[in-house]
Amino acid sequence: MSLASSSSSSPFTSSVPSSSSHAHVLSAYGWDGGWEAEFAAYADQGLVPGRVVRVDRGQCDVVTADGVVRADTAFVTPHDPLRVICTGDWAAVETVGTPRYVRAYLPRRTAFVRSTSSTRSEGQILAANVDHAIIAVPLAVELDLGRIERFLALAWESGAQPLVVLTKADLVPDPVGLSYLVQDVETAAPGVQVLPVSATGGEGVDVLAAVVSGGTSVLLGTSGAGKSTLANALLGEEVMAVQATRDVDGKGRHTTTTRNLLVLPGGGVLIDTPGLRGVGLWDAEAGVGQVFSEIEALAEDCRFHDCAHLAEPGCAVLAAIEDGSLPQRRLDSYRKLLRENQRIVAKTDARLRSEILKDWKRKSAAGRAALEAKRGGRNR
Ligand SMILES: Nc1nc2c(ncn2[C@@H]2O[C@H](COP(=O)(O)OP(=O)(O)OP(=O)(O)O)[C@@H](O)[C@H]2O)c(=O)[nH]1
Ligand SMILES: [Zn+2]
Repeated sequence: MSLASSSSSSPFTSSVPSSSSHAHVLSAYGWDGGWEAEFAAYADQGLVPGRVVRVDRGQCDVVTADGVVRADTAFVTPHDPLRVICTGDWAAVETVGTPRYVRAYLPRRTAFVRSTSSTRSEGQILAANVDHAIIAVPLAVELDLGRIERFLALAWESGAQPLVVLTKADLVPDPVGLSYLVQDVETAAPGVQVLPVSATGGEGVDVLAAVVSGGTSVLLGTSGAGKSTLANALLGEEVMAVQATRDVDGKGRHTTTTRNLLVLPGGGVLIDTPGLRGVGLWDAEAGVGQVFSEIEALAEDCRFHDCAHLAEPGCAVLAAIEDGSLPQRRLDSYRKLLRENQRIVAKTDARLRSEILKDWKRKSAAGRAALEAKRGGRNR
């Protein structure tokens, strides 16, 4: 693997003002001119920038130019779970105090959100500022295109660029057979690179390392898809192995020194937080639309604006199925994911409705009290 990390030794580094030393140290973590500009107001307040590498129990670890700082998250833990600080955020941290506080974090470029449970729908923020969502799909078992489409919807919804990695490619030694598998996945993933990789044989790992070197990545995929093995291949060491000792009673997790955000030797950052790997859909209608972009493009040509592509005359989607250019499976999968998403949104709305109702009851109770006070005043 060729390393690109020596590129920072420019002849200008010695003459730059000291404030830019932050940029120099933090660039490995993804700090760039855009973040620097957004941070200016916080710098004026004497705060320093840092990237959040993990969050737990009211505190977080933040990598700053001076190393990892343990900081209190009280100011960045609002009631809205989507606005709670998370791994990958760029934080504005105090330079003094015990504890030191994170005062704010920069607006997120992208965000991974999942639903917390099947019965009560509430978004939970999992990772911020992710550029590449690597979806690991094992070639050891039969391809499940519907599952790939679901991961893709989630990835698109986050704002990150998805990439499908077909893992364990060494298990498909026949190149023709492999190319058919790649083609199958490509039909389910318009606009997405599909890359066969073998962590054991090394094929494709260089290409993957080059892709992820330009930003922050996450690994998604079902259990056993080969994510840890892939992460190790990218890291070039057994960093993830410590996480293999699973914590059954929930007590041992914090004894490991594993961080959730790691700088890759070939450039780029890998975020690997518990819970992120096999996430479920959460209000990802736009993401679903992107996964099925060819269907949405066809629908533009349907005679009726609100065509449901069931039996309407002049339906361009049904015509494409008829002439074989659109697989029926794609349309079925599109419908299934839209339905699933609508159920989740409906549950969220129910929660919002009950919140609104509570608020309204409180207000009307206050209104009644005010009214009664007035009446009382008049009667007196
Ligand atoms: N033949 C082959 N086997 C692989 C490859 N990559 C991973 N495996 C095997 O696949 C199994 C699962 O790999 P892991 O990396 O643990 O999968 P994971 O996605 O991290 O699984 P979880 O931690 O449960 O989410 C292991 O037995 C690996 O040895 C590969 O490139 N080729
Ligand atoms: Zn139609």
